[in-house]
Amino acid sequence: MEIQNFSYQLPDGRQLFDQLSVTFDSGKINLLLGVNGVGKTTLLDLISGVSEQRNLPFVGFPPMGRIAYQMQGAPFTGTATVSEAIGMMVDLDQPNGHFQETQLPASLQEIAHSHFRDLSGGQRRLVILEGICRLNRDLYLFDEPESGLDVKVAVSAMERISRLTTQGKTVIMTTHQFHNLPTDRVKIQVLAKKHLAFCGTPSELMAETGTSSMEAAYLKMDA
Ligand SMILES: Nc1ncnc2c1ncn2[C@@H]1O[C@H](COP(=O)(O)OP(=O)(O)OP(=O)(O)O)[C@@H](O)[C@H]1O
Repeated sequence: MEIQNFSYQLPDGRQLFDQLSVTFDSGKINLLLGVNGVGKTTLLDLISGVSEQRNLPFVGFPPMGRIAYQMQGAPFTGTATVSEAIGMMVDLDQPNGHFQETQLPASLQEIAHSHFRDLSGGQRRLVILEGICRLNRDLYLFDEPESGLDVKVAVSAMERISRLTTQGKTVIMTTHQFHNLPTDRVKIQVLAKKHLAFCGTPSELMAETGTSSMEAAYLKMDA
């Protein structure tokens, strides 16, 4: 999946991307990194089709119906229970499917009958993440999926996302957190100043910057 020489202006006329080229690897977690406002969410919106644009130089992406997108925030009706919310999402792929709450991870089984409105922000995100991962799609987009999750839950969220790639699925994900990354399954894309500033594995990023951690490498990028 490739974006080729893509230039993009915001509605107010500011240029966000200038001849940007990015290649996403199949079966990997493709991490989109960059400072606030560099355009990560905008890129996910464009890839997902949420932003309706025509004639984009995007090559090899699956059609909209084969993409699952976890946007920032966790929109869902407050009166649905956790079990109903995930069941509804599963129904998108398999109407009247066979979702059973006993299939949920223990952390969600405990709150399966809680109403969405009564959940914490982090719990809501975890429920949506579980529902998204249960959709059978080719490409999964996650916008800061670990945001607001406690350390333990963030670990299981990352494991859940990583499991998609072991099933041969492709993930594109933005994040500002570098813990818990399954580094052997990750490809990094750093956006900076309207361009791609780096593309490679975590170890290549650390080697290029002469550092021994992702945080230090990222800071050295001056992205
Ligand atoms: N509809 C819009 N109209 C005008 N400007 C917009 C619109 N949507 C986004 N922007 C601007 O586009 C820029 C990129 O925003 P975007 O949300 O893609 O950044 P980001 O890299 O995801 O940031 P963050 O890390 O803070 O989530 C920002 O300057 C933002 O203000």
